Amino acid sequence: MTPGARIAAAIAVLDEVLSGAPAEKVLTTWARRNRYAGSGDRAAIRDHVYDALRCRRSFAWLGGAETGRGLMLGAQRASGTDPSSLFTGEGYAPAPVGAEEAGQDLSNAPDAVRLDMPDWLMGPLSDSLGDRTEPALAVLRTRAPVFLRVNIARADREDVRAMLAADGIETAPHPLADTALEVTSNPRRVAQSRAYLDGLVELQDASSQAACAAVPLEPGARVLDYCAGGGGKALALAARGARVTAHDSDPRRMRDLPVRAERAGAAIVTEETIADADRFDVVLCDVPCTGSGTWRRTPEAKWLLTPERLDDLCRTQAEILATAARHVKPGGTLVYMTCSMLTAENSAQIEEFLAASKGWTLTLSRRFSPEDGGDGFFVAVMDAPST
Ligand SMILES: C[S@@+](CC[C@H](N)C(=O)[O-])C[C@H]1O[C@@H](n2cnc3c(N)ncnc32)[C@H](O)[C@@H]1O
Repeated sequence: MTPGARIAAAIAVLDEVLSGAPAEKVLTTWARRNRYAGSGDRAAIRDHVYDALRCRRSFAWLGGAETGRGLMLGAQRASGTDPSSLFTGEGYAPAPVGAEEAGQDLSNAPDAVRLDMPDWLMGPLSDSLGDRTEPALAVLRTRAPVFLRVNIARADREDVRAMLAADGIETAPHPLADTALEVTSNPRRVAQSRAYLDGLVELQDASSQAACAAVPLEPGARVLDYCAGGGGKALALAARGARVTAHDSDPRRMRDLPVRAERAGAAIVTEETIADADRFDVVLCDVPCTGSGTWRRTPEAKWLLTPERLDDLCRTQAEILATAARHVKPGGTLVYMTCSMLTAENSAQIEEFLAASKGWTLTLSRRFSPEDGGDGFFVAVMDAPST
């Protein structure tokens, strides 16, 4: 496909996404209906679509309309390209640019447009991020790096780098965590690489790895991962020698965990219900959240979030903390994590829990910003009273 034809395809996909269809589904259907498109075309169209969803408001401003065509016109202007070189109307390229499609200069745009956020979120975000709001949100407008977690139970980071390099995948150690590698070439080859198939690496964001590394663990500690989902955190803690029980209120979300655990050589037990009397050395609550720290990867989510949904999530987070805390043994540890940048989901939850729970002490509270290289993330560690 020509560059113009790829843009025309992205416009068609974006129009469906803007009318409410999930981007992944529309991209898959598009690929099925257009078998002539090769993997390079599909990847390029996907990149156009996700770039446009990340920068939806600024591209619409520059492109003169919040439509697939407006977004793609805006994308060209944002990258300093005159769209008329690609919008030619020739072959499968989009129709030439009309006089009414001039768009507007971004320097006159409101902050929420320039930074690609819904208006209502600018207040909560600047309350949370203070003078780092603009740089953090600027990072969310860019593509996310791909990170791997080295399974330190079975391999050394440098040996794994060499193995990946032998499969044509270049990586660089990342300062956020001793286990983290940033993939700098051929990320699409990871799932077929020997290191991955042998369980020596897993895909996991670097902030998430750093948060897992901050969990205090005695050798052989019994850990309950109360919101285990696909098991990313459970696997990271098992690699550090923890004996992990994985639980989730929706057990279907743990479906892939046994296979991932087997590949990593980790003994993780999954439990649909945790007995009232069961107590653990460490209980981890990686709670459902807005995911605002991960919006580089899931840009559709930032446009779908509403104040009501945020309130619902905060209520669920408080309930989970209160319930999970009952499974911490006396003197044990409760860990709370989110991939959010919002105070309401982070330190405010911890303050509320500590105010309502006698004898608990906060031993660590750490925020990670997208400016650090990984996702926006939060971890808090609390010690239970010893009696
Ligand atoms: C952020 S995701 C977990 C991601 C996972 N820990 C990982 O590292 O891959 C949150 C999980 O919490 C689960 N969840 C939601 N409400 C819950 C509840 N009341 N109790 C336990 N788990 C819950 C969701 O089903 C979801 O899988």
